[in-house]
Amino acid sequence: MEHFDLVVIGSGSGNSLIDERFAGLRVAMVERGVYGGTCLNVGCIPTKMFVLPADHAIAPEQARRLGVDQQTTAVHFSQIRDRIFGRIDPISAGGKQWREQSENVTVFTGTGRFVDNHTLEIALQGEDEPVRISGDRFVLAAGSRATLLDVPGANDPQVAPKVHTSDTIMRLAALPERLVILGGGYIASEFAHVFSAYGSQVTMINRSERLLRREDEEISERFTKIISRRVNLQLNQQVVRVEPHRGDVVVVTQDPNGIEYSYPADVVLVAQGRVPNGDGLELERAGVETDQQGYVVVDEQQRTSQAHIWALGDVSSPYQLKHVANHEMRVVQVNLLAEIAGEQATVSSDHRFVPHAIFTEPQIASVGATEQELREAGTPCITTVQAYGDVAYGWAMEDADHAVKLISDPAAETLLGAHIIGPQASTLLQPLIQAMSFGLGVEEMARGQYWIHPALTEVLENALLGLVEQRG
Ligand SMILES: Cc1cc2nc3c(=O)[nH]c(=O)nc-3n(C[C@H](O)[C@H](O)[C@H](O)COP(=O)(O)OP(=O)(O)OC[C@H]3O[C@@H](n4cnc5c(N)ncnc54)[C@H](O)[C@@H]3O)c2cc1C
Ligand SMILES: NC(=O)c1ccc[n+]([C@@H]2O[C@H](COP(=O)([O-])OP(=O)(O)OC[C@H]3O[C@@H](n4cnc5c(N)ncnc54)[C@H](O)[C@@H]3O)[C@@H](O)[C@H]2O)c1
Repeated sequence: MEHFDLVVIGSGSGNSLIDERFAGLRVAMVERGVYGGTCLNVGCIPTKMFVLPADHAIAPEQARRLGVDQQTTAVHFSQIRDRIFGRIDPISAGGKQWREQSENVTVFTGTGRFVDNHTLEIALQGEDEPVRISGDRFVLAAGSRATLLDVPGANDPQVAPKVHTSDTIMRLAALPERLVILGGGYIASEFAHVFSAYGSQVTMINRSERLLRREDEEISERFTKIISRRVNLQLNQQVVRVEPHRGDVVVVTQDPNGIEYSYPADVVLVAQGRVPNGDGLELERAGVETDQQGYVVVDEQQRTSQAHIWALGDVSSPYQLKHVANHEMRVVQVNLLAEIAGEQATVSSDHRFVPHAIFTEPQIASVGATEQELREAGTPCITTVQAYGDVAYGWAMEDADHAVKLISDPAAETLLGAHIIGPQASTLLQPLIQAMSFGLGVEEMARGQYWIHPALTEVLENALLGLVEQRG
């Protein structure tokens, strides 16, 4: 049995872990799917490359408000798709090739599962017999996978090929005429924008009364209203079955009164969350604990219940975000190197202010607590909602929909949460993340620097001043 100093399972953020500092060690990289993981191949990167053309496609609607008539005459779906994957696929293939050529790393293409806490069995692709390897240390970076549709009819051979997840929807042969999206979270919201902008008739089916329910209510309510202008939005409906019908799929739903509705589709996108991949690793045989939702349990230093096994990213992190996976990867990297050098692991992950952005239209970005979370926890707070339309750049935009919501303690000393819906939300949020991360006070941030006039960032300045004015 081949022995390694380090075995890494998963080539997403796990691949970035192995840098030149590991050159003196024998490392195994085990990957069953496309090299480079979710973000590169089927996640953040291609989705955002689909979003930007969508933003351009709907630009005429926004221009019309400003007195400019322009027209989107065509969206070339297959060209966009081929351009995106023509760029991404070679990066993945090149990354794998580069790893395979490295002297100290052996790439195993196959599915790994534990035999015991130092032994991994790998079902190699294209081989009848699995191999076993042993390791002194392991890093679990096995990510998460899309939840599949689990209703009657989903496995019908006429239906199944038309039901997609985010893994496959971006590689469709042609733009669907009618797309039904199941779910109301990140993926549903981003693809609703993309496909409706490209010209598909999009129906979104959500089981509750608001989309993006984990966002602050102010944001979630605004988004639900705004997107309903562009898609056929069906709220408070649960999918009960899917059926074939003359070459199409019909999604059948039920409302809380038991009334059934039917939505015909060429393509169905299931976007109902992602589950961690720990279950496929037979972690119980290695003595690695998981929680009730299946996430690998880690301590602050990313160590699992087995001292020599570490975990990072979606397999252990309910945030399910790439910047979190990368942050945790750097923590594991430093701690591993310290231990290998005979020193103590000392670095902890910092999950105090984890931001996220949803690249739908309008963009949404958020960091810290929502108002509901604070109220439920009984934490006193004050809030302010600053409309884009009330600052000079917002006048130029003739903006009516978008806003920044800030939350602080009652004395307006510290920001507790920041939530933005509107153009450039993901960029506008960054100074607020910085303020929270480095403990910059609300008034100090508002008054202690110049704000470029009349830039859109004045919406942040005014929001901060809104808190200062209200302080008790
Ligand atoms: C459509 C979509 C859009 C997204 N957009 C964003 C975004 O804009 N911003 C953001 O921050 N995040 C985004 N995310 C989330 C982000 O992609 C993930 O949080 C991140 O990629 C997780 O990285 P990871 O290294 O933990 O796992 P992954 O990148 O998923 O890597 C895990 C790897 O492990 C492999 N693996 C699993 N089990 C085994 C096994 N038993 N044996 C061998 N190999 C195995 C898998 O094949 C996979 O390649 C998006 C996700 C999706 C699906
Ligand atoms: N921009 C980004 O950062 C980005 C983009 C895409 C995905 N992601 C990551 O990927 C993860 C997965 O995305 P997602 O949109 O699939 O998950 P999500 O958790 O954001 O949303 C899941 C949606 O499915 C619904 N749902 C869940 N189970 C259901 C059921 N049984 N019946 C009906 N509805 C159900 C939920 O109510 C919710 O609306 C996200 O949580 C996020 O962390 C991030």
